[in-house]
Amino acid sequence: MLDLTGAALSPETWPFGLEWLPEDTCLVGGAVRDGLLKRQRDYLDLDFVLPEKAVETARQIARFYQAGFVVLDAGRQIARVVFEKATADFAQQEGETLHIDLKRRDFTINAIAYNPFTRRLIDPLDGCQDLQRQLIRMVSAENLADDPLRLLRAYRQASQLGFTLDRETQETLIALAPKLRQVAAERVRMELGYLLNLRSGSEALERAWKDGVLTGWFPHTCVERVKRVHQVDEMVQEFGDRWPQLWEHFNRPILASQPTNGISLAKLILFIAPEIEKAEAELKALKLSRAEIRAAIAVLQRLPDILHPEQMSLRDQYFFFHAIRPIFPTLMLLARVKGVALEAIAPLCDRYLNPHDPVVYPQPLLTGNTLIEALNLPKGKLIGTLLTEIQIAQIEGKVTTEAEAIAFAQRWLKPTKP
Ligand SMILES: Nc1ccn([C@@H]2O[C@H](COP(=O)(O)OP(=O)(O)OP(=O)(O)O)[C@@H](O)[C@H]2O)c(=O)n1
Repeated sequence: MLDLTGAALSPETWPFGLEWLPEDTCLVGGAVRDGLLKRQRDYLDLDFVLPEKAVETARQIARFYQAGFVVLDAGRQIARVVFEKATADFAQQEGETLHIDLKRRDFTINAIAYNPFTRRLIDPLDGCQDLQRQLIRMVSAENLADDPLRLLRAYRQASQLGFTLDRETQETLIALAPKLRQVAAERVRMELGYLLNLRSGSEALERAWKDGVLTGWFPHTCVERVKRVHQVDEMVQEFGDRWPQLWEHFNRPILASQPTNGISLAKLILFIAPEIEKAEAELKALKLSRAEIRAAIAVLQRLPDILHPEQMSLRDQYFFFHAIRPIFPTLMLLARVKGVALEAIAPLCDRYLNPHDPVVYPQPLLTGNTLIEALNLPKGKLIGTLLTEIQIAQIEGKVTTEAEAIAFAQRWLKPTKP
């Protein structure tokens, strides 16, 4: 049974006092939905609808509580107040009444309002019933067509909440599918990012692709590749069971400040074209950061190397790790998805996880300057080549001290001397 005891529905948990809100202000959207479902969220995300003075109210609250303040949309009168542990958006009601506002939203479960003064729900679209039935039901086909990002939101919220798509809604999603291509790339990328990062998101991604919602953005993948997305999760589990330290590596962002991690990158690769040029164009169209595109392309380029790990010499492994260390977890996952045996990859994983492994984390025996001085060499590219050759000799156990390294360099240079 639904009740009003969820955290977001208790004004006592809000970061400001109720007296700041004009009467008739209502909480709406995800906070009401999650409050009714008693979903715990680390960060409170509150959306309020006000009949008037939305921006003014937000400004006053921000000033009093010394919180961050930004006008998100001056025309539609929407402002945001950012507290330490919560964000509150204040929006002018769309249309003459709250009912009209609610009827312009995406899904019935997101179209429930809560009046904190009367402590009552306003639910003209029977969202509570759908919450109980665990159904994602559209408010109307027109609303989905008005903002086609909602198509992708349907799959994401179904996956996040463990809900089912209502049949008529799914038919509408299929009918409107091509419209997702018209949505701004930044919005699609953000929503797609949620799905790629969600543990339960693989099934929804597969469903969305089969329903045609993602085909506009990823026209070159195929059903066989998309079907493998959920295998990535299985492989994460398999690797994690054997090497518990790998969990952290899989979940670590590929680049600081970017949400893409080893797992979501592996899933993304299964959606983009296998050909480098086409893949790059797709990722650019989605406006991924340059660093993310570089990482994805490096995975595509290096994947063939890892398909026969038993054929990699120490020298190959050195160059391999040198080039791909940050994307190694993704390559491992995709190698397994492509059928490479776990035992064949195991030696590479052991190396990767050993911080003292000389192949993955080489510790040079000497610097370029030492080499220049000892052998009286000119600065230039040759020094880099020599350092690499010394490094490989060290990995192969041929040199273990600085003196041996210098002697090795001397021998290496000899055949090239007249
Ligand atoms: N494209 C969108 C985005 C949002 N909304 C409405 O605005 C509310 C708040 O949006 P947002 O905070 O983006 O999403 P939530 O539903 O709150 O949930 P989540 O944080 O999981 O995205 C939604 O519940 C929904 O009523 C909508 O109708 N169409």
